[in-house]
Amino acid sequence: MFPSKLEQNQLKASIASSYNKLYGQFSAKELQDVGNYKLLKVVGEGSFGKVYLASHRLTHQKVVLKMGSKHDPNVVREVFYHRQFDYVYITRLYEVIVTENNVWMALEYCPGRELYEYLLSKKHISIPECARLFSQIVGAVYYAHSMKCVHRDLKLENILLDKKGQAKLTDFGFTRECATRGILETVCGTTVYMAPELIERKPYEGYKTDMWSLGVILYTMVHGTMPFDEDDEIRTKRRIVVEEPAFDSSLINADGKDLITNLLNKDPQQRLSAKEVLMHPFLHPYGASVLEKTEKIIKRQSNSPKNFNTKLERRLLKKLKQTGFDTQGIKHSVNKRKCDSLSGMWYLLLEKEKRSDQHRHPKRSRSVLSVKKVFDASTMSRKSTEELKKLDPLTKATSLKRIMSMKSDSGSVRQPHNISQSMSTKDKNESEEHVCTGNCQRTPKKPNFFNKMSNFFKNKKQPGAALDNTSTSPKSDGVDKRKHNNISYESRKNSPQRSQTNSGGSPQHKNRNEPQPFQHAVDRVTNGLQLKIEEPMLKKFKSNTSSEMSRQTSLGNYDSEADPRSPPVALRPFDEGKGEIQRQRPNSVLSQHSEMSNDTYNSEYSTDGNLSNSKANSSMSSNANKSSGVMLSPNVESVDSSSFQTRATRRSMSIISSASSTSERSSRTDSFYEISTTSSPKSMDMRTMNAFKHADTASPRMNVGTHWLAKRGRSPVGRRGRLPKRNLTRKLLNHSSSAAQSVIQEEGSFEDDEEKAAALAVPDAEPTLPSAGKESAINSDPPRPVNSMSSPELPAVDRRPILMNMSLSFNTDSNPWSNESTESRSAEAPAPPTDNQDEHLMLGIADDEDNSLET
Ligand SMILES: Nc1ncnc2c1ncn2[C@@H]1O[C@H](COP(=O)(O)OP(=O)(O)OP(=O)(O)O)[C@@H](O)[C@H]1O
Repeated sequence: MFPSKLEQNQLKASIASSYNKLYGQFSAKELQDVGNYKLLKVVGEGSFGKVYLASHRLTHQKVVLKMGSKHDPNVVREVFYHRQFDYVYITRLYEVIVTENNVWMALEYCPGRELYEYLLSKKHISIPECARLFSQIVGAVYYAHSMKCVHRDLKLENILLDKKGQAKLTDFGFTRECATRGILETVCGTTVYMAPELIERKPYEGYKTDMWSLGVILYTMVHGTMPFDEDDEIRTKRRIVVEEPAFDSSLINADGKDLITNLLNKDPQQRLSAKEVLMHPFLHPYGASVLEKTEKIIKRQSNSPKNFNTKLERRLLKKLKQTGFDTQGIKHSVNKRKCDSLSGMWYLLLEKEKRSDQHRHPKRSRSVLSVKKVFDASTMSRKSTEELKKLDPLTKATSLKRIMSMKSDSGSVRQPHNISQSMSTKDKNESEEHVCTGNCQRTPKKPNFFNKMSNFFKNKKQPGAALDNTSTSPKSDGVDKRKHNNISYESRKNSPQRSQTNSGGSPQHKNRNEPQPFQHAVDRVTNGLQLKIEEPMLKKFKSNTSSEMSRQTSLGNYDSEADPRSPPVALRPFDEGKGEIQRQRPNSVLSQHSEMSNDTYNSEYSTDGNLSNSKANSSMSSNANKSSGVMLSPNVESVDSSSFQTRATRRSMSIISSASSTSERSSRTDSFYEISTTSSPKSMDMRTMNAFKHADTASPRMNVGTHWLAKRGRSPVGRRGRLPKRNLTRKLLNHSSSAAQSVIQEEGSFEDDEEKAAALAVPDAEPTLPSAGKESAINSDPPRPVNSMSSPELPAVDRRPILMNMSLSFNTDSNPWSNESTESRSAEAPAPPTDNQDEHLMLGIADDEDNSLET
């Protein structure tokens, strides 16, 4: 029987509606999904394109999806190195998805955003917090260095804060290995963070330049201003090369000065190593703790591949197997660090499991640890409270970490401020009732546990007797307890009852056959606990100001649910002082105008007509490398405390003027890109890109063969589409110049002087702009999110890093995967295009990849 007319119409309408819906999805301009990830909103914008907050469809875990052009060698470099790193203070790269034109990186989401922005909101960071954050940053650098990799673009913008307020190093676009070549020549980084030897274009040791950048970071964190930063690029460079940093004694202590001075040493050989920095007293107690943890991680990872033998991992594997997953495939992906959909899912699930485990068993894990520590303590050599107090600070720190361990697999030492943030009012009230008063904000439950233990044994000893530490029990008499709570820890620890208990010499103890060692152990641990946790908090209270409190609040808001787009306080203009200075991002504009006078660097950037100016204003420094040609004034300006004021004023002026010159200052044209015929250190578990080749679209697929060779490299428009024309022109000048061709060549391998001279020749030819069609084609590539949010008003100052290659020829010798001679490589290389150096770069990378496939 035929449906009625009405029914037919309804059916038609329903089909049409479904059809239209599907069609709408297909034709939507805005991208909604990438691989297994659902795009939620835009959280940032990098050089490559937008950065999205996304949700993993299977696990509902939040990640950040960062897009890059598949034809950008820096993207390959970033993926290549980033996926090697598995470290708590480095953002995790879960997955890499390769589409027709783009590479998507699924990264650990850091809702705290950049350290740079955090610093803006704070104006400067207190010393204890600096020590904590900086230790984590140095830990990340130490880890990377231990893998024979240098970052080469360390800066505040490349350090993100996760939801716990921990620092995470990111952006490995300029990273390279140093296993095959210790001395590098490629100039790269961001000017204000660049070491003098880079400014002077001397061959440099990558590790040492990283250490310099760390010095700049620390200085800036403490002072809220950069050590060497002028509106004028040339002056900035001159200051980097000849001036010493000026310290504000009201903001930094002697240890801090010492550390920064050692990092900002003009002589690279005199700079501290990452390990030495972690051991520096300024970073106490955080540095030692990070060092210990990092060394454990390095040791563990240097062993064979991950063997999935933690309880959590085994449980997760079992669950996955029961659900029908190919667990062997997962293991393989993880061990090979493929960063495909399987390993991405694995890490996201593992994190989820960890979190729910912590929620399920928070008390048990603490208690188990506590009991263990108590029993361990009973076997410790007996020390009085006073002896414990006199312990070496390092020992204290270690004990602190051990005793206060909240989670056996916690990624980091818990920090007082974090804990205080996460404490509920109830917790805080409870903690006031404990022995350690308000300073003991770590775990209110923990002292309870110890005190209960202590009281239990005391009750056993003295049935019915009043507890000597009444105040320690939350259940004790209210009036006395209040009184006790008002007594400072100092007076409490010196109270007769306490010392009697601690001494273990009480007659009651002597007269009873009680397990005295255990009792002592309990008291020792309890007292040790108080002493150890008090230290950072006292420091904290000392330095607490209203801004400190606001910092805590802001850090406490690092919540994945919080809207990461809401601009932090920092983004509002500061009214006065150093805040204004920081309102601008560290100036990373590469204005290599005239100071790079006689070389490629200069010639490619001398389009602004500043050449004569700077030549007039500067003369060669006596110690400047002749070939580098950095123009330095012999009369170095003396830096004194007043320079802060001067700088602030200058900065203010520049900020006022920045509105008009922002786009110029934010020139993204000022970059060079090197090829890196990087070869992996043999000690590293380097994987070939081959792994990607066989993956399906859901899994990463990195077809490095023909694509790299056939397609154009990074377009200046793609990466710098929003630049004013002038800058674009400058960039294109570089690309079109004959000298630009030299830029693509591998560092450190000038064959002879003639070749070098040829490379440094000033190009005469004017460039041609790309056609509008080309621009629009490139610009139309990046997808838009469904609910794309407008970016907050970020300080519009350039922070683009620079990467420039100084040398000329491919040096295939540096590549252990290569069987070709330099000559044959050169012969095979196609004639370089005239307007885009990136094609050369691609070729370089393609060579690399081919080599890697050969292996
Ligand atoms: N893991 C992350 N979590 C949260 N936000 C992120 C994350 N990664 C990047 N972002 C945001 O995206 C912005 C751009 O990212 P990023 O700096 O890595 O891009 P980029 O292309 O490498 O930029 P550049 O080359 O200029 O340094 C950052 O400023 C940050 O706000």
